[in-house]
Amino acid sequence: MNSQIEPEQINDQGHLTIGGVDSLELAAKYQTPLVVYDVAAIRHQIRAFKKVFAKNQVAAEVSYASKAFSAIAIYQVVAQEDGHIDVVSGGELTTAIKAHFPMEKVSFHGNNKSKEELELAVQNGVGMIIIDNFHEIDLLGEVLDEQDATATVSLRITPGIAAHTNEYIQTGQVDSKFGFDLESGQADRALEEVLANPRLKVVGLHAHIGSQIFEVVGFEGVAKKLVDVAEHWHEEFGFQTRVLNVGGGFGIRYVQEDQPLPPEEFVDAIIKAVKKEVAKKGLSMPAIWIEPGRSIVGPAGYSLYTVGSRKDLPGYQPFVTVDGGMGDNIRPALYQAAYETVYAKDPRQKPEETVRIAGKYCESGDILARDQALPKTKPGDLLVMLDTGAYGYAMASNYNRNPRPAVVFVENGHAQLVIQRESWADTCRLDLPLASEDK
Ligand SMILES: Cc1ncc(COP(=O)(O)O)c(C=O)c1O
Ligand SMILES: N[C@@H](CCCC[NH3+])C(=O)O
Repeated sequence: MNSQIEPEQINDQGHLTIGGVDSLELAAKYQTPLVVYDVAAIRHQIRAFKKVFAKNQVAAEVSYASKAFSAIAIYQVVAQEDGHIDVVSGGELTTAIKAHFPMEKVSFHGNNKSKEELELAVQNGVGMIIIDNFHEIDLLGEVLDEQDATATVSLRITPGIAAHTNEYIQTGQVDSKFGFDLESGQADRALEEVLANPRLKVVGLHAHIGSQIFEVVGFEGVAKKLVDVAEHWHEEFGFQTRVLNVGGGFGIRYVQEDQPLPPEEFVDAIIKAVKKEVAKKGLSMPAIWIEPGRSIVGPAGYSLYTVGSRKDLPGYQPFVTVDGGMGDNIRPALYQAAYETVYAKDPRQKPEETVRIAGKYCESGDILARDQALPKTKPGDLLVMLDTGAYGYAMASNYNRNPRPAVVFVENGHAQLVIQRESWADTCRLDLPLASEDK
């Protein structure tokens, strides 16, 4: 059986269960393709992060990076767990507002926030705006003048650390599009500009080196770099860094070969690195904020697909085609991301063949997974792809005018629809026909 499945996830009928609910029942009730989250796993990970900070007696916040999966229901869960969130667009912020998420616990990110987005953030009293660039300093200044308001801000710096991960998901290297560069003096200039505006209450520093990272060394490096900057800003500008935000990026296991550290160990290493550097420099200890996305929702998510057609060609791995694909999970096509799949009716059944799981989109690259060892499936069988909770539904599209799937939260044996399935009609709901020519 797939080693990511716990024995207690198999019920008396031998079926895969998620959060205590039979996956076949979920598919029958909500149809496929379907995204299912085990809410207990989400809560468990947020609590585990918080516990590491508590154990180390450090002031901290766990800010869920909601680009990994944004929905009213996930913001409600994070609020119940007393967590923070980060948002990166007016859409994510609006979703959080609709969830009645406490706005003082929201950080607003983005490398090109529009004036309208900044207005929305200021009007709603967003707790932290993470300033990314000089244009934003001016734009936010304008918005604050117009609204006669102030904002708590941090500055995002580019730490010059290239994380060991896919280059498309690196963000901390020197030529990253995000944040203020250190070496050229941009970051110092940004701090001076921010300090000169009494409407901007600057409290800290932010850096994020990338995503799906397996080693602590990059995080230790970023912790050291941020404390170096804090020391320099203290000496040069008398600025006291109160919040040191090291971003997210803790890697998860998608396939057997992935061997990440438990997410909490990354955090433990970060705390130790910050403490050591702060003590060495005689600075006062800042609060440490982290922004994990993938590690909170990734392993909690499952994609349910129904098998349809298949194609066999001698000498090639067969294609088993499912009713979803790159429209509900672009990651395999975009990053060659790998996943594991199980046969829901009997995850313990011995594999009989190794197949490619193809999606239904008109793209040769729409292969959800390769080298999947499975029993011989037939049309109508249910396959469940594991660990799809991060950047799956969040990056979903209507390509080929396929509707996006429904999303269900499952907890304590109870399932609840949290995002409705789109219909075919929904895929053209924003279209307007050409004005009649014979008017
Ligand atoms: C600024 C920032 N914070 C947090 C995250 C979350 O990263 P992850 O989902 O890998 O934890 C990202 C995404 O890479 C990010 O850009
Ligand atoms: N979307 C990426 C992660 C990038 C996160 C944004 N900074 C992924 O699926 O791995």
